[in-house]
Amino acid sequence: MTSSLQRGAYPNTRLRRLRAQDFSRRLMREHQLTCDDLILPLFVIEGRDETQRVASMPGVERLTVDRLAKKARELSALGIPAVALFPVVDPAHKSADARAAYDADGLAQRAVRELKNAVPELGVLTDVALDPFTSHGQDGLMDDGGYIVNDDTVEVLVQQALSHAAAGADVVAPSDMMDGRIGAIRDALEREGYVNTMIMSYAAKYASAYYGPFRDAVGSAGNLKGGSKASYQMDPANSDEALHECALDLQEGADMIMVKPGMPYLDVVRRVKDELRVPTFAYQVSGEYAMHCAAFDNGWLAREAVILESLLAFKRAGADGILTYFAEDAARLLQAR
Ligand SMILES: NCc1[nH]cc(CCC(=O)O)c1CC(=O)O
Ligand SMILES: [Mg+2]
Repeated sequence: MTSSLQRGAYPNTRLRRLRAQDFSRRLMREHQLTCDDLILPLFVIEGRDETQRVASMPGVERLTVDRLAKKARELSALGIPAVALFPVVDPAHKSADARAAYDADGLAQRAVRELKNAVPELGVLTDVALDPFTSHGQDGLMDDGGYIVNDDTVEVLVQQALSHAAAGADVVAPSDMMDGRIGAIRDALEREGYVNTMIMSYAAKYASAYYGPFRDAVGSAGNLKGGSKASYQMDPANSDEALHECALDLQEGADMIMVKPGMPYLDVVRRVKDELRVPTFAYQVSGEYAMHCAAFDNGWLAREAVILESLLAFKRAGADGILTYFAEDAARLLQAR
């Protein structure tokens, strides 16, 4: 057989032939974005019957626990498989030892129970990290010198993950970047009988400036006071290291791995998928959401088309799914097609 390359190019090969009609464009399409790819991050607040806006994330709302059931039914009807929960913790419940993180009756734990009770088939992921619970806004415990200590933090993360599993979380998602926490959490889950609780590891999580609006949304920006997370989150200059991180977390028992942020790190998603061939997720983070919205609101970018194009890029890079604040918009657009 003669390949098109051997036969030479134009005019034998006209790539535009395949693009001339909609039917052939559809047949040639290599990647598809579907509702099955979407995970919606949800912010929960204390109180009753209340919804709050997030200034730096237009369209994103923080909900009280009693409003989650209705939300869950809407998301499920839209075909969204899962949500990722983030509690906005009252400053009075923050402490140096982050003990509120594993309170069986904490906000996250109550939110999980409410969601699983309302719509059992909607998957619930929880964030395992201490930043909403520490008085300083760092993801772990701090020593006198301001260093985030690894092993003591891991012990608290294990308690937190167990409390989420006990509340009914389907997936615990450690986003803290301590070394060894996946293995410790996996051992504890096995020991306590939560053998089917999944772990999605934020394995390649970068010390990124794109998390700013999220820190506003959960109210940790003020505590952090410009403090850096560079002693545990990855250096944006590295990608070999991302493979090392992901390989370790898989060895320790992660079921799925995540790369975060998303669009600026699609090269990392591709490398991880190519080299490790495991379920790989990416997080289109708050800063990516905010900058898209700013352009939409100024009329500089076409909202609907750009939302779908931005998410399709993740599929092309090899992601199996995407955590995105656009999940509901995208699901509506995909359903309407
Ligand atoms: N453990 C904290 C956490 N979990 C998810 C995000 C960011 C999500 C986003 O920006 O959308 C962060 C912020 C951080 O690491 O400072
Ligand atoms: Mg690691």
